[in-house]
Amino acid sequence: MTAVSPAEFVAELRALAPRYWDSHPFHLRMHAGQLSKHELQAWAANRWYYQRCIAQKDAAILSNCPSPEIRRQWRERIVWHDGTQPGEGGAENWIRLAEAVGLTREEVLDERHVLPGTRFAVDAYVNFARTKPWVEAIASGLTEMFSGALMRKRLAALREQYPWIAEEGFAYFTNRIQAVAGEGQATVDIVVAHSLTREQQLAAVDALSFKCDVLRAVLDAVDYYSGKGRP
Ligand SMILES: O=C(O)c1cc(C(=O)O)c2c(n1)C(=O)C(=O)c1cc(C(=O)O)[nH]c1-2
Repeated sequence: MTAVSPAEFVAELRALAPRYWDSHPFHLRMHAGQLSKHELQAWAANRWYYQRCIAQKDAAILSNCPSPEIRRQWRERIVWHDGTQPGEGGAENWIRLAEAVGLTREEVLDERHVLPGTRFAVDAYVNFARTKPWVEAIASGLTEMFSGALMRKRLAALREQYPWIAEEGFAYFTNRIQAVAGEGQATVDIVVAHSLTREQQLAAVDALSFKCDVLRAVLDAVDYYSGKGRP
């Protein structure tokens, strides 16, 4: 099989957009202002498990990647999530969001609200990065091609539909929207440059498809739980 052109390859990756979690029923209800406070709490507590595993996923990619250039670029992601000192970074800002929707830091950190489906899905993502070739693991993060638009929509919807959430809670999204603008294209460039055979291109498409399943599985779990009261 011959590799397709970079433009065709990127179009194949982008064609997975309908599988992205922006169209998941839970997100649609969120954007329409239909979620209860308890449902937003279940969402924030379960998304915490995703947020806290991302740095470990990225560290797994670093450990499998022999290229200093890529590692130099990729390690910034770990710094972004963990910060450079306690009390900083994306993970910390996620906890502030959870607090803004009425959870305590303690109940977020002890993960008492994390549902089995969330745990299985997110752990599968970390294991994918640990065990697959690093280019495929990086390709699985290409949902970032789609996440900027979703986060902008979500931020606007949360501010408008849930005015009781304090503005301090939104630092995660305001910072992340900026980060994703640059990282999204940089990630596409890495995947294109290092997927030279058709087999590698198809493996990258499969990796992105897998990741769409991971994200949807998290929301399926949260959605199934919805309406059952305080998480
Ligand atoms: O809010 C979102 O909808 C959303 C989606 C995604 C994504 O598509 O994977 C990420 C994030 N946020 C995010 O904040 C984030 O840090 C992040 C890292 C990654 C990744 O796979 O490495 N995805 C995402």
